[in-house]
Amino acid sequence: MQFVDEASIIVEAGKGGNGCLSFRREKYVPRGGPDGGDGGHGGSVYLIGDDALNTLIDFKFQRFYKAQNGQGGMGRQMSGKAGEDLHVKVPVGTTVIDEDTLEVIADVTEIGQVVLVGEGGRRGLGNIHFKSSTNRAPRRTTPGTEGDRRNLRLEMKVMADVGLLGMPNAGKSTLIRSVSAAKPKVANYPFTTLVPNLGVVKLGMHEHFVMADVPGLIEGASDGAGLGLRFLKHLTRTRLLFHVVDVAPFDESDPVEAAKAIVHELGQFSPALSERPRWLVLNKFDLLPEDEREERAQKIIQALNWEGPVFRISAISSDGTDKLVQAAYRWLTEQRRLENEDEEALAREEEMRRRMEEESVARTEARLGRRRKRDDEDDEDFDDDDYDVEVEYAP
Ligand SMILES: Nc1nc2c(ncn2[C@@H]2O[C@H](COP(=O)(O)OP(=O)(O)OP(=O)(O)O)[C@@H](O)[C@H]2O)c(=O)[nH]1
Repeated sequence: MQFVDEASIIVEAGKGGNGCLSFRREKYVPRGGPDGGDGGHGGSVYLIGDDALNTLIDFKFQRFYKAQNGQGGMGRQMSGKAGEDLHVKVPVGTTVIDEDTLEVIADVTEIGQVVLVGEGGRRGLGNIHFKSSTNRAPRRTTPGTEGDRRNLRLEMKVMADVGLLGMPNAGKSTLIRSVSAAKPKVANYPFTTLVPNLGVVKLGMHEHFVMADVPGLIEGASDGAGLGLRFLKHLTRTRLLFHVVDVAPFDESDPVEAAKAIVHELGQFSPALSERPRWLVLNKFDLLPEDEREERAQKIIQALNWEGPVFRISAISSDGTDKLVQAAYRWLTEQRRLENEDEEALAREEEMRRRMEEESVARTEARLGRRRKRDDEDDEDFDDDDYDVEVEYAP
């Protein structure tokens, strides 16, 4: 069972700086030679795997990524500065596809993995390169070339952090709709009638988590008869469950019984899952007169012997939902931190960092090597018979 999140972005590498046309001008040197320097290479765009991200939601808010242009060459044989490369963080698990050719460019599977997606333009050459025995005052330069521009599609499988439990009609879909900023589509899912509902809850620039509604729990799930089993299997991977209870069912059925049925069903299916942290989310408070609300809440809490966190919300008007998602985000963050403190997790992390450092050194060396090679090629390109190249240095 997979949820697929996707986003389309445009990456544009920097343009190479133009070569400069210039001649030496100095007192007492009436006809100075050419001294126009080269432009700098344009910056390239790289994607880099990052485990702090778990969805592509940020790319829905920012679609355009551009690396810096190279600076133009200058007189006195001064080269322009190379444009800075741009490193764009993407979640580990992202597949990168060229939207025009549909070619899969890369699968980002590791933290720190770097993928070149837009190569910077080449620098232009200044007129110092074009001096020859027949032309002592060349006016020739070359322009920098354009950087790559590409339309990319990013895709990734999404794991839900929070799963919603509850009777049909409890308001699970409404809750997801009211708190989510984006809804990844569900792919490769055979049971189209019972498609899990998924939303990305966004709290800040890089703060978000994924919430999934898992329909079909109650229909014989614990017997493994229904499809419920599959859904519940998905829930076993979430870290936190919200048990959504309709406090005022329209058919006047007993909310306590409904809540107990869910707890029972869950216990039957998997004792381990029923020990998963679970919060009670009492929904549809707007349907109760104010003076009855607390009494109803207490009744449900006591009947369930509930000792965990309780939230009172109205999914439809979003009352209380902010508080709920903020608390969930804090809890998930704290949970990740605690997991990181775990010794084994720490050792794995350490190993990962060591590998990242090694890779980073290797990458830097490879990049420098590549840059040097490009420079050499540029020089070779113009080192032909037409030009007897002589580089003259200013005194
Ligand atoms: N008044 C009120 N109605 C709500 C609230 N939340 C949900 N509803 C309504 O309750 C009905 C059921 O809501 P859904 O969100 O579809 O419930 P669900 O739990 O996703 O139901 P299933 O998809 O059947 O599992 C809809 O008509 C919603 O408009 C609420 O806070 N207040």
